[in-house]
Amino acid sequence: KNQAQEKVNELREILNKYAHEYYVLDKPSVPDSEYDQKLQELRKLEEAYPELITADSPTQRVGGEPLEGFTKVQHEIPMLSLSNAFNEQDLRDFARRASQGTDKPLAFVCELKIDGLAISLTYENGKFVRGATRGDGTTGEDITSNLRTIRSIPLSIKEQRKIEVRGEAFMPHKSFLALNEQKEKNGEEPFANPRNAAAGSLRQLDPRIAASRNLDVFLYGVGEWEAEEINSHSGRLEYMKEQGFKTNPEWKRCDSIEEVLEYVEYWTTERPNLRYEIDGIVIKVDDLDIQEELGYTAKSPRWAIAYKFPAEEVVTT
Ligand SMILES: Cc1ccc2cc(C(N)=O)cc(O)c2n1
Repeated sequence: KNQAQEKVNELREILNKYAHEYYVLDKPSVPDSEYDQKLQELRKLEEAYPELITADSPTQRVGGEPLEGFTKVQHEIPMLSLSNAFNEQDLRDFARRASQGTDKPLAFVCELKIDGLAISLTYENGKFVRGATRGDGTTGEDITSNLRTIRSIPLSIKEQRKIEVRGEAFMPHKSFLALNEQKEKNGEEPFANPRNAAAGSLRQLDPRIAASRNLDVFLYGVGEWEAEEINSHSGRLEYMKEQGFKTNPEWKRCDSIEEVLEYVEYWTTERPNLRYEIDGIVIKVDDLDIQEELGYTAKSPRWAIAYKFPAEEVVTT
């Protein structure tokens, strides 16, 4: 039996490494067949020794019975929405206001604004214990069983202190087109856009449906966290990546608003080549102490802004 425990631990470690390479880094080091073969081996061992099964085993992604409903979740730290900018002048005004709010030198972080569903993931003792929707910012819904099915969300991390990370769940273009093709074939109403498709998939009570929708995530922030030794947004992005979370690789630290405008310019033309939907660029003051100095308006941070791309003219064929 101890031999089975050792083999199970060894298989889980290898499978978690393969899954991280494939789903998080997009750089598999082995063919799918190798992963499938090891996963089958682990399933057989867990079948023979059910007492060895743990919630964070790679075999436990798609849970049991469908839920009766979703329970409510209170966000200790509100999940705020961002105020919008629509043009260069709005961005220059944002940068000016921010520089007037501090006497420290300002740096920004630019990120692609993923067009999906905002989510919150909580880990305790290194285990994924709860996932929730943003909801109205203070009250969301517990969708843990659906989020467990997203392979790029790790079921365990190294950090043992309680940590809550936040990000966007989304449906890549390819999955969206395939899903709508399937819906049209079944004579069902197709989803209007990938954001609705992701939200609709995560609102399913049966995790097997969410599991079939090929959803993905990019994490971009930290909510509650027992440790607070990092004092920049860019440092947090690097920390999250190191913990095995999927962060969007296109983020960039900018030392001036000119650099921010160049980043916005670049992605305005580059956007159609992305394999997922973005609806803008998020710009944040990088230094957390300056974020603290700048504070919040009634509904959004003064240290962040969302530049929104002009709505694409709908080509009616
Ligand atoms: C504070 C905040 C709120 C919403 C956000 C939304 C996104 C996004 N949709 O990618 C990225 C961020 O860094 C965000 N940051």
